[in-house]
Amino acid sequence: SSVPAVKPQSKADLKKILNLLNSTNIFRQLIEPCSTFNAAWIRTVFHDCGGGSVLDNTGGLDGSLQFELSRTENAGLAPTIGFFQSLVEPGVTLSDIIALGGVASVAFCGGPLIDYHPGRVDATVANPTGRVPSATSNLQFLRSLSARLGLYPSEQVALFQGVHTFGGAHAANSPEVTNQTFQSFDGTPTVYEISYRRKALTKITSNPSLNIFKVIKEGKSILGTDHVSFGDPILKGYIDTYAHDKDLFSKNFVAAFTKCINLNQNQHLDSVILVPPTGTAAPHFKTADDKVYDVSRRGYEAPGTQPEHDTPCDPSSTQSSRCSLEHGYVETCSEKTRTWTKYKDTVLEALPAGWECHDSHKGHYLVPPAAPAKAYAKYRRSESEEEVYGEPAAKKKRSVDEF
Ligand code: HEM
Repeated sequence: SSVPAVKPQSKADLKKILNLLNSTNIFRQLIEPCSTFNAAWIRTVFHDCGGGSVLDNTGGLDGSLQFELSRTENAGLAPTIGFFQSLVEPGVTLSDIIALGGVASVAFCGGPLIDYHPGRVDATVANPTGRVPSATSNLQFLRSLSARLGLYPSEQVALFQGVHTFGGAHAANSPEVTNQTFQSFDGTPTVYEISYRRKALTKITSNPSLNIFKVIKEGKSILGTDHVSFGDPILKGYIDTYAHDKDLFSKNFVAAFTKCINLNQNQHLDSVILVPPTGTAAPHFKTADDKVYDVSRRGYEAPGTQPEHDTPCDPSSTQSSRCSLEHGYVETCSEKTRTWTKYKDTVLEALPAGWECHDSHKGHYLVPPAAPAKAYAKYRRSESEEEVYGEPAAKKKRSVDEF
């Protein structure tokens, strides 16, 4: 029998996914109007796709970030992942949520619209280590990262430099970059672009420019990677150009961002169907080792939970984050010190009263107060596969073996 190596998952349910963008949905409310969440979610996209490579077809935008929260470079991303995990349900993968969070966050901050195709398959293990850059990565590292993501130099600059028009650095996440609680990269962390014209009327009277590139050109960036990029003649050329050509920047930014959100997923987009074992109404999936797991609740049942807050914690566990004993905090298992490190749960704080933090083998996830999301409630009550999968009758009977 041919069981797919990648865990089969439900066919992407576009309706459920787009429901996240409903103006009444908390998902959308967190990022419109543009807030600090937009930057955090855009960063989340990169820290997931950045572990992938088109050169060897490993990793990608695959939700593996949930197993990588203990890595130093991912400090501060646990609250976002915990929230996103609470939205996972049949037809809605973590990776599709991460990608949607990214494109929607860009759009709601005044950035360009980026095509979004659902259907990503979630990874069941972490991506290789050592692929996501730090602020002190050298040019050679940036080049190889760029090659892994399949970016041209023009796209590399648009993405690695230009994206920092959003957000900034936090001492809690990046002590090597800033000692401030929050330090914006370009002075306008929730704005896609700002022109010279608006910032300094006297200097430039035409050609709106992107603020972040001005910061880099003036040598004022807080990221070492911006300085080394500006020192490279080819990359400098793009930094200079984008500072005066927002249309070209936007075009290449969209191209690069698209490569990141689709990384190693193109062959799956909107093409993966979850097939329940014959005779069960409850959704299950079979893994490569032929175990059948129940997915009738959010998250998946599998071993791997770290039971205690004791030290040392196990950074290689599938549970790299957990709820803190202190309300409003989450902890990640630091790969360096092998201890639980506490972070303020900014997402939990922003959600309406009643949300709770729960632990699972895939890390902590945030649970809504009383009734879960509408689509999910319907799904739980359902006895029929028809309702669960929304598939025509003929398709319902197919088994895992056919794939
Ligand atoms: C050379 C590559 C890159 C380096 C060295 C880098 C480094 C950093 C660092 C050190 C931070 C501060 C994190 C914190 O302290 O909270 C940061 C923030 C951020 N990064 Fe990057 N980054 C790179 C590429 C990217 C890419 C490709 C994206 C998105 C596609 C991205 C999106 C962001 C965003 C939006 C923030 C702001 C987060 C916030 O304000 O919460 N970065 N980056």
